[in-house]
Amino acid sequence: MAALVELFHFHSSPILQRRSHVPAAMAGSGEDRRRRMPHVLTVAGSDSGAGAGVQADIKACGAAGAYCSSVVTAVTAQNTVSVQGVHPLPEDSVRDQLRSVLSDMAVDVVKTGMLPSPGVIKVLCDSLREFPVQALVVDPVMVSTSGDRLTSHSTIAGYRNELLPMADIVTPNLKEASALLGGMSLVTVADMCTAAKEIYKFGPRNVLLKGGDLPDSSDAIDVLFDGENCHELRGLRIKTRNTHGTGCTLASSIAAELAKGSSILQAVQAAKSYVESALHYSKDLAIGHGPQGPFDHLFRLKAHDLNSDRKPSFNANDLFLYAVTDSGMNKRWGRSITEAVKACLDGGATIIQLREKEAETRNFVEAATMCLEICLSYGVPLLINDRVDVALACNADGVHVGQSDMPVSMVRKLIGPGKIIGVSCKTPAHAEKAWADGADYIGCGGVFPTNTKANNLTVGLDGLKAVCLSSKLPVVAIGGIGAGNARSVMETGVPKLKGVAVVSALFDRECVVTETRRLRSILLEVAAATK
Ligand SMILES: Cc1ncc(COP(=O)(O)OP(=O)(O)O)c(N)n1
Ligand SMILES: Cc1ncsc1CCOP(=O)(O)O
Repeated sequence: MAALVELFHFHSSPILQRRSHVPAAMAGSGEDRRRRMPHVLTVAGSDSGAGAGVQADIKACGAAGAYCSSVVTAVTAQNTVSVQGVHPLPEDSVRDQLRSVLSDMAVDVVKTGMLPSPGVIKVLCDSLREFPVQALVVDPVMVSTSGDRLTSHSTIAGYRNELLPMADIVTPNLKEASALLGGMSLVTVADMCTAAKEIYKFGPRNVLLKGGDLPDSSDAIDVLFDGENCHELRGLRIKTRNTHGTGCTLASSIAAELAKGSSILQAVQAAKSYVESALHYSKDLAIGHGPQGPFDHLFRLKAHDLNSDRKPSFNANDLFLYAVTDSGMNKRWGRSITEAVKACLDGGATIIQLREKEAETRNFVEAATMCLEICLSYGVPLLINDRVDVALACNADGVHVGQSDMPVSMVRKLIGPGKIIGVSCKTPAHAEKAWADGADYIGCGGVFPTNTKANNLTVGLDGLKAVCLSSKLPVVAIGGIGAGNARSVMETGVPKLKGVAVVSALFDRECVVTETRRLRSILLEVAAATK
């Protein structure tokens, strides 16, 4: 398993590597041109209340744009009050289901939930040895969030001795970590790091220890130990009773992100952000009469009516190296828009925005249509600055607007729920509104002084940090950024900061490919050093 999952090990950044080759969804032999979908197989228990277990896993993967097949290990009777019954399936049935899916359906990532006996753990490990997959995510379901114990001592031993050595990441909560470690008491973040290191010794390549139950903490603090560093990942603590299934959902979302090509850290951050948004969106949801309700995994599908939709397949990691065009600059260097776009894609740009302030509408639409074709062939999204009409006309992937452009809620009504909306923000208040209005990401700047945009207030690194720390959306930094200072921007290390957006550093230069490559390698260096 270890060799097979090398792609997902912590030091690599597969999504960025894949982007420059074939888009994941189109990968396949020359003969088979059918579209592939990232595929997660969940091996877990059924939850009759559908807040957790297999049902949660399928919804979480669907929300992330991944296909989710399922092997049911047990049928539980549970609702928002408690778990009333657990009925394990025979090991032969689990083995048959595993064989059916793994032998046929090109699974990328296996995610485990409730494994009711050591026998089922053994069946699973044998199946994974027979049908290897790219990554294994283990959510060691032992104690439900409501406190009910779901597993025996011999099963815990099965986790320790058989399954964890094959896992790429294991995601215990405090009680599960304590159970794995024979009752160790976990009270502080320092205890969590110690426990994560101990669990790492059982063999998983990464340990995400979830501190949601940590006493006396206003934030939700998780720690991620990768064998070298113990990263503290802070999130918002959402006040709600609707938290049933949070653990299953987080692990499935991590699995889906891995299946899409993210690194472990990227996958964990994207999954945490998704769960946080789902909890926030569902905080007043009324399902059931018990103390712990489910939340709405698919909130993004219906958010259009409620002004807070997100593009289901928008990947925040695309903001890594954001190229924003400028017709004046490209003209000066004798390049067309399409040549400029092709060059920055060759250099490894991960998202493109056409910001053509002087273009006549007809020329703009024609150029945008050609650029979209090119971007499609690289699997890179193309956005249009300000001009919703141009974005609609050429069916671009989205629109970027500023504070004095068309309001985000109106843009959303016009372009629909499936498109990306970026919005420029200089303050935490802007960031909060961008999220509430249904934007997908924030462009924050000017971080440094720039000649590209007149009369633009510079917010500095401190302003950028303030926006990132308050933002629920991913952020890209913009303004005066280039090879000389991109490192200082990304080394701020603020969690929501996903990349840099640049104009002159790429397009006011003689060779766009060279400059894009240079900037990309700096960004990759920082990403590797901060993992
Ligand atoms: C990624 C990104 N961030 C910010 C901006 C600035 O947009 P806006 O405030 O609309 O200003 P103009 O680009 O219209 O001058 C951007 N374009 N892209
Ligand atoms: C469009 C925009 N918005 C804020 S700063 C800026 C200009 C960025 O251009 P450059 O990367 O050349 O500084």
